Amino acid sequence: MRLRPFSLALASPLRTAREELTEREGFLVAVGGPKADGEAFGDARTTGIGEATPLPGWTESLPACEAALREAAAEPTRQGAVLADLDARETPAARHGLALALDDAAARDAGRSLAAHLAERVRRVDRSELPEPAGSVPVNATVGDGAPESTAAAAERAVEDGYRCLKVKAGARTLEEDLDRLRSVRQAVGPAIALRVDANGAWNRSSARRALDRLEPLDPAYVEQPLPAADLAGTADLRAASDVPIALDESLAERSVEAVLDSDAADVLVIKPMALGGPDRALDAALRARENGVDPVVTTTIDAVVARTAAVHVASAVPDVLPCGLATAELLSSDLAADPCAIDGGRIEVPDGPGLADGTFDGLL
Ligand SMILES: O=C(O)CCC(=O)c1ccccc1C(=O)O
Ligand SMILES: [Mg+2]
Repeated sequence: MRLRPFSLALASPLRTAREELTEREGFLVAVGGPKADGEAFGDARTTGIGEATPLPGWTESLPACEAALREAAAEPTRQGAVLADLDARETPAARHGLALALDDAAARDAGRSLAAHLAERVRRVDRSELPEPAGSVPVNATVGDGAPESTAAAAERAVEDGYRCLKVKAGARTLEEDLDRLRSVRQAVGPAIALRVDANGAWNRSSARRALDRLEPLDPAYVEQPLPAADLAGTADLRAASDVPIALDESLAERSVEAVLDSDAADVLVIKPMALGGPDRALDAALRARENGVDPVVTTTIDAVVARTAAVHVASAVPDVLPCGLATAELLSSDLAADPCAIDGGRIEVPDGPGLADGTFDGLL
């Protein structure tokens, strides 16, 4: 197993109610196959590439991720056993990095795409009904916080580019200001475009109630994380009191998938493979949500190309998935490699070669 640290700047800061995201740092992970000097770097026959890009609030810190990966890398072989030692709740990004590398290698070994490999494992273990992965997945455009004019302009550009679903950040301003922004967006794009609003946990029980009442005339497809991550009871009450659908995101980093589903607080679960500890765990969570009548939406954590491509594979394995938050490549100012997933007409293409993208990332480390 080998590691390569990386750091990528965002093209422009992504402002949310929580923070201003300006750069993404993480590690590429390689397992198996021959190194340049001929020595094997793991026990897999085929090379596999993964990525661990932590984001505090959803995952462990960068130092905690690095420590977990370096400990795993100190064991030269038997990476499957090492994977079991990486705790998906303590160090989800580190586990994501190694789990993805191992599944990329296994999928390439079997001559099928990562999506087909993940789906096949689900079928084998417990769900025989899962159909073949889709060849493309609908996506939403991600629009950060900004003034009403710039928010509406970004929304309009996205619609011109073919997006039919927009996700707009809110909660960083007063409710009146956010309503101004979102009204401008609705007016700019018309009634046929799905509009999601992500508050990133900014409101409290009474301000969230007011926000949902005032947002309802703008016909939002859902409001994401209206209340702090741990307040599942408050969110369940809010959901019962409003016709606006509710999505939960940060709550899944704070509580288990079962606890969130049991709380009846969500119409939609936002499935971030990096936060859930790997593509395998993300697909499992998405299918469990579906079984419970909750719609999964798969998104990145603004990752580099390797993890982003993995999230596209996960989404494609979810039958008839809603638009997903996977169109985040353009938020980065540069990337580690060319993007294998073209976006056209509001859909992202799923690479159909073996593994993640037929070995196109092998040269990266
Ligand atoms: O869902 C999307 O459109 C993209 C992903 C996204 O918004 C996001 C990216 C990084 C960190 C947090 C979030 C979020 O959904 O809150
Ligand atoms: Mg969110």
